[in-house]
Amino acid sequence: MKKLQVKVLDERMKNNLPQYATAGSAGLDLRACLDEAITIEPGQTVLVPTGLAIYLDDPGYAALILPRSGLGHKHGIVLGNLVGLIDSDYQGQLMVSTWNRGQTAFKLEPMERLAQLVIVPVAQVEWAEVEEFTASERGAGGFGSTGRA
Ligand SMILES: O=c1ccn([C@H]2C[C@H](O)[C@@H](COP(=O)(O)OP(=O)(O)OP(=O)(O)O)O2)c(=O)[nH]1
Ligand SMILES: [Mg+2]
Repeated sequence: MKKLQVKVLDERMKNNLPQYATAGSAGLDLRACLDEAITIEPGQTVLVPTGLAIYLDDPGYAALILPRSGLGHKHGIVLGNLVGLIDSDYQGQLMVSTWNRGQTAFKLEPMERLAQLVIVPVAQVEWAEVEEFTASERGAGGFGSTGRA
């Protein structure tokens, strides 16, 4: 497995680094490194620290911060930026933009698992400008052009 450099910025994360919950898990759960519980009102967005900094150090990778399905579906706790994109050269603390898109206030407890981190491969590109593309089966057809059923 690839080794990922991590700095522990909050003592509570020491010996408590995010783990894959099962052998097939894609996400590492990020915790809310809060000193005390906070109440997130409906419609409110709060930037929550995770106590961790990572350094991917390879433009062939990025990390994504994604919501946890249960919090999102049952409690309306999702991300203010919808998806957090962590660049391979970012070395600061991982922050979770936490949006209560629901109708009821949500009490977020210190060290609660809030979101998840997924490491993904990335292809950086350089532009090859052309006047015409070689014809493809789809061409410019989109938005249901292959039919509905
Ligand atoms: O949910 C997030 C999203 C981003 N970041 C950090 C890592 C990322 O590399 C950096 C910049 O993010 P992004 O490029 O998405 O934001 P921007 O608004 O374009 O800022 P910048 O001008 O710094 O690129 O902020 C987080 O900690 N959490
Ligand atoms: Mg940016």
